[in-house]
Amino acid sequence: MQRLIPALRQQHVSEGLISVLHTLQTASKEISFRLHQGALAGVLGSTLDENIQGETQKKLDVLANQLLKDMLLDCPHVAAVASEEEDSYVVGAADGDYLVAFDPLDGSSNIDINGLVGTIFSVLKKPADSDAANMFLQPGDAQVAAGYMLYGPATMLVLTTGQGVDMYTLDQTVGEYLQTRSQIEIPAETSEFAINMSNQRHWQPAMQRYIGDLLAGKQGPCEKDYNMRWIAAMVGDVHRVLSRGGLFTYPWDARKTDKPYKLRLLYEANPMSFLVEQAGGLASDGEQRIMAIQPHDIHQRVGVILGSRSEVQRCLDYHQD
Ligand SMILES: O=P(O)(O)OC[C@H]1O[C@](O)(COP(=O)(O)O)[C@@H](O)[C@@H]1O
Ligand SMILES: [Mg+2]
Ligand SMILES: [Mg+2]
Repeated sequence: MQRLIPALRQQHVSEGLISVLHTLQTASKEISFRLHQGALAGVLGSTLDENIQGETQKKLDVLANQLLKDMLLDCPHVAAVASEEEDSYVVGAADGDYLVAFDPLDGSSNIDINGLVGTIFSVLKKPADSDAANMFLQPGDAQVAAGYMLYGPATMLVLTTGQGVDMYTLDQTVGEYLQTRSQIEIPAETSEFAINMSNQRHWQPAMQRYIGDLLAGKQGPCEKDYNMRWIAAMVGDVHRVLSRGGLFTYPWDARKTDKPYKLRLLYEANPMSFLVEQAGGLASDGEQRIMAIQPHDIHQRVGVILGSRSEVQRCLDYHQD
């Protein structure tokens, strides 16, 4: 089984980018170790603080954020980092070529129940002509690498550098990520979907109609029975979609007019969209490809519909009507 760094060299990934990815995987091993120690490491529970988005921070959100930030800012190739848990981006090496945006711990509500969580990351090139204020405001199409680490029963790294999607599993005995699946392809058809059904009454009519038709099963217009899954961690739901197909969505919600979406463009939607498109799937906000969106704020949120090509297209057709 191939190790991560030799696999990247074989794909002719630049040494600078390899160094950034190496730093990310090193930090993830430490996060994985702390998570697997659970209550023994004294890292469960909440802090008394809120992040910039008004969400209560878990101790592990803060710890994972600090680890990733410190290690990335130590890497000579990283010009700046932006994190879901930081108010604004943080500048690193003056000569660095790369920008890293990350969600240090995705699925925070699963931490205290020993459920699935992960780290999601997106790597961009530092624009040559950009002033410091808008470095990170690049569309997802500009990403040079993206992926996530999933801290499940096995710790996994799922990565794209724009040459397909490969999956690595952390071999705890030697502390190395080994390639366990390569060139992932999401099946175009599926009969599995993921959505937080408890919010149904707050969705837009198009999403109400679409999910209503899925629930109608064989007797409905889709003429098949569907299965539903919800892990409450995007990283876990997207991992299932990449592994065996499916549709994942976190749609518009009428309750908070100033914050109608939950997922973040830079830290969650863009990197997951890069992976999904590289694996032959679709990723849309309901109107356009997520990766075509020009961001205006680093903490911007967005609607997400992604996964198996035919099923995402079916959902988008409802939005066109
Ligand atoms: O609480 P809900 O509605 O199930 O939301 C779950 C969603 O929230 C998130 O956990 C948000 O991410 P964070 O845990 O990084 O804030 C997603 O991963 C997940 O899809
Ligand atoms: Mg998240
Ligand atoms: Mg998070």
